[in-house]
Amino acid sequence: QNKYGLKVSNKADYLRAIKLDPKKTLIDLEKHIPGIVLDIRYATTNNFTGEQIYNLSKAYARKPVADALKKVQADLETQGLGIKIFDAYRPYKATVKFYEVYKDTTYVASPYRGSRHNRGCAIDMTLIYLKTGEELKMPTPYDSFKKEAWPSTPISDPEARKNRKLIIDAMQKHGFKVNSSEWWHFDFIGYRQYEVLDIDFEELP
Ligand SMILES: C[C@@H](N)C(=O)N[C@H](C)C(=O)O
Ligand SMILES: [Zn+2]
Repeated sequence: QNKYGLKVSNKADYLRAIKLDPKKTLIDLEKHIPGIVLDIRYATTNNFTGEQIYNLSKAYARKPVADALKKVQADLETQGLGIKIFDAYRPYKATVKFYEVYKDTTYVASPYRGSRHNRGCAIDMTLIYLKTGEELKMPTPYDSFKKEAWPSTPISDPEARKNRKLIIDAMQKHGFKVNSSEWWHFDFIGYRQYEVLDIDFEELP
């Protein structure tokens, strides 16, 4: 257990776990879902911390999560739409950093429990038009920690309201649940079976 009283798996623990249960493998989403677009904000300074948190711009998720997201992408493609990922698997140390910078657990996971991102089971994302790569209009920008970002907040703009419903419905169909404070954050149902990990992207294939 770490200083927050949480059991966090390192790379050796992870390798043992995936040998016993290969579905726990973290999958590179760019390789698994051709055409998916990455804008990994925490690999840049364009994020709420103002600091670059990751050394690499990568998106990983556990195998069943990656498979489900692939189905979402296939559905969206029929409507001329695609997925842009802002963040996926997140090493636990990043969650600790986020909490130190912004201590409101409405918007940032508590290090006492860890984030579903740390389990490789959460995706931060938006939708894009395949033709132009442009983002669909949503109620707020990414990581806008305000009530307008809550999926339950009434939105007067009909386009943003429609697009918010579109992303939530598309994800829900394949086993994801939207976070109650963030329209862009989706948890994979069944995340509890997956351990909290603290493995840097550099250590993953
Ligand atoms: C920090 C934000 N992008 C996010 O992912 N928040 C949730 C609650 C989390 O930290 O798990
Ligand atoms: Zn998130």
